[in-house]
Amino acid sequence: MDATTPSIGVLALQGGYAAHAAALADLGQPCREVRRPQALDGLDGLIIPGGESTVLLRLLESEDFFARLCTFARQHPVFGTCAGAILMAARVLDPAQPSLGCLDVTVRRNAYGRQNDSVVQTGRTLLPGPDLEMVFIRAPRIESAGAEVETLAWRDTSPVLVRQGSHLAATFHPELGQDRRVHRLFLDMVAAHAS
Ligand SMILES: NC(=O)CC[C@H](N)C(=O)O
Repeated sequence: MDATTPSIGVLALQGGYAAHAAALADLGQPCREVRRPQALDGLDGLIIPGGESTVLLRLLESEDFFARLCTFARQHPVFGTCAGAILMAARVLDPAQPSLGCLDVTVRRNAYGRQNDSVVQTGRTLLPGPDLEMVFIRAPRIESAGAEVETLAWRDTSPVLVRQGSHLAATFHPELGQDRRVHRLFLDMVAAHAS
């Protein structure tokens, strides 16, 4: 790791953090597993993985972790997938629950229904290259997004990959596929934020 390698953290309290670490390793990017708020210090960016947002919220109750994460997210690039996207959203439905509020979207949890709990689907994207293959697992749906939010990929007509400034969120799991374009984008956002 040289002086120009950014310091990336992956919130490692619960859920799919190991797959994100592996996706970053594919890109030659090391990461720090974040299990306590002190581990946020010195990071240039953070990934919040999928899992179960209610469990994540409970685990964030200790040591003022939630408040420290809010402060970090206001000042640094953050990429959330699925439960991570729910945590980033300004508004959460079904049911309403606390969130970091760093992304101006409304998300509805588990919005695709039981038959469709998990599905792999290909969708249109503005990322350079072919359509994106997207793995959805009990995914939330982005019901509305503020004017500052840019949609970068869609499932049918719903936004599934969105960016607002240095915040990126996916309702699917790019870490579980082979395509590294979404993680590459996040690393580019971290580099742009640092410069
Ligand atoms: N794969 C996921 O992260 C699912 C998210 C989960 N349904 C939640 O509400 O937190």
